[in-house]
Amino acid sequence: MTDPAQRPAAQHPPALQHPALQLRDVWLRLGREVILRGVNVDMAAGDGVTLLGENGAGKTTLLRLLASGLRPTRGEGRVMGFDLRDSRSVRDHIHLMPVDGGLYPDLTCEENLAFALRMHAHTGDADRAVAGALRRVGLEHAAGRRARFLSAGMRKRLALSRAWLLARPVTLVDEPFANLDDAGRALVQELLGELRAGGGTLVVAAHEPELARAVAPRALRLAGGQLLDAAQTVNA
Ligand SMILES: Nc1ncnc2c1ncn2[C@@H]1O[C@H](COP(=O)(O)OP(=O)(O)OP(=O)(O)O)[C@@H](O)[C@H]1O
Repeated sequence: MTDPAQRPAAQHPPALQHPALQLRDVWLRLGREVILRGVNVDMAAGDGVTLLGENGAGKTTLLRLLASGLRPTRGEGRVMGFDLRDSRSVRDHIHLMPVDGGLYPDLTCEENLAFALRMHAHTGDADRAVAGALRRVGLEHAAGRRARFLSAGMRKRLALSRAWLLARPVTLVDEPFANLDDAGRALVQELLGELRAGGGTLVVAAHEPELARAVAPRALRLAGGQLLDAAQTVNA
């Protein structure tokens, strides 16, 4: 276990008057395709949600919209009380771990993490925090290696360590279990579990509901552009 003091403290507002995530009648058209059709959802701070749905159902698109990377065609949304249109405030409170990791390929592992900390105006011993995060995911030996030379599983571990290090109030993760061995999948569960234990809200898009359930027990399913409660559903 890493000394928690090596990780920047999560910056969660103490008393929330509003849900961590909220969407109201959100529609999204991309090109000719309507991907989201009147999505409504409320997630309280500290919720853990598994987002299910077939290939192409719109899970990645919904995560991008929540991270203010896409604007709703119609409808409204809020992240930690901030309107989705206020991208700057939303991005201060949310971290999206995309399916490919979203790393800078020409930066080394430690540079990728240090840069992420700088972007979030981290104060404190960044070198120590970065070293602790790399150790936490077993990448200390690759600290100086460029991200482009990592294996797919190592990239996933690096992206995971970044999400854990940043510990935003809301963390969105897209297929975190893909490309990982058994130990890697257990590590994903552990680190995402720690984010939630620290009060963070978690949304996990996954095709492995049995793995995601451990850290994100509330299941929602995207189908036909709508988001439905899938509490009883076990298939991705
Ligand atoms: N930039 C884009 N322009 C037009 N259509 C897009 C764009 N990005 C995604 N789509 C379409 O949106 C739909 C939803 O894609 P998305 O990647 O969100 O699905 P997903 O549920 O994450 O799928 P998977 O499980 O395969 O990862 C797909 O039909 C895809 O072709």
